[in-house]
Amino acid sequence: MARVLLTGAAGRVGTAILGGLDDAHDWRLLDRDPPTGELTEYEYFVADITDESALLAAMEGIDVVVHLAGDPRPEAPWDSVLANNIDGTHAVFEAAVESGVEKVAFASSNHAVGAYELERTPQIYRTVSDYRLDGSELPRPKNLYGVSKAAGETLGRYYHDMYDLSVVCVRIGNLTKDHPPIDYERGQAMWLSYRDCAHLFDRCIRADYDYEVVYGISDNDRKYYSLQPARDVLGYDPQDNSADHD
Ligand SMILES: NC(=O)C1=CN([C@@H]2O[C@H](COP(=O)(O)OP(=O)(O)OC[C@H]3O[C@@H](n4cnc5c(N)ncnc54)[C@H](O)[C@@H]3O)[C@@H](O)[C@H]2O)C=CC1
Ligand SMILES: O=C1O[C@H](COP(=O)(O)O)[C@@H](O)[C@H](O)[C@H]1O
Repeated sequence: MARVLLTGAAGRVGTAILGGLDDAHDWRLLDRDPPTGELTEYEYFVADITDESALLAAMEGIDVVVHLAGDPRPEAPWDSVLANNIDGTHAVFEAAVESGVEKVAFASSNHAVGAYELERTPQIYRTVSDYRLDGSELPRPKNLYGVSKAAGETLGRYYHDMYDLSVVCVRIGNLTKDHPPIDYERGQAMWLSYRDCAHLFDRCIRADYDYEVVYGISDNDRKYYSLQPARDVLGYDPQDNSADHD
């Protein structure tokens, strides 16, 4: 059983992961918000991810860090993404290396590559299109939030190349509970179900890799992201499809 630190555990992605993988790993949680409800049952650090000494304490004895904490708003202003997403992610990677952590799974976003959608839309959201991004393309953000996610991916590359940390950056699509976004073609193409989200991060915790960028969506009929790298590298085997909810 891996000892896993989950940052940003109190949020939506953290809820999906813990909901599916509660018993699968030995969890330690970290969030700047205090625990409520079921989260009170876990070992829990209330801290900001820019607090280096708190991170070192939280990573003691940890094998894998799943790093979710950050400002998730596509419209977030620069001062927030600079502090929470860039400084915070830098602090997490730095503490991971100092603590002897083996792997970090970083919650990147579709917004790291949002500007690819300035062309070929709305056709790429439809099943007639076989256009796919696969993670080998350069980042192309359409907002400062996306810039911060591209910066996090580059920090991951640096900490892998210079410190041999295993890093996987998951460009998460659009996580929604129970069903895909309604009346939103793009959201249906990017849908990630709670079940597939938990499974995907389970694979990030268990698989062996060097540095990888993968897309985190369900196996939707509509898609413009390739699932092949996540299947090949991580053994991701998604079960859900937004088309089943039409
Ligand atoms: N929900 C989605 O569909 C997607 C999410 N993501 C990324 O996944 C991660 C988690 O997103 P959500 O769970 O949706 O967001 P959320 O806002 O529900 O959860 C984020 C959690 O991180 C904590 N947090 C934020 N800044 C912090 C800091 N400086 N120090 C400590 N804790 C901090 C918050 O208190 C919150 O509990 C984010 O990095 C987001 O950018 C990426 C793509 C899609
Ligand atoms: O990165 C994120 O993306 C999802 C999807 O947003 P959209 O604007 O591409 O539809 C968003 O719900 C989430 O808050 C954000 O962190």
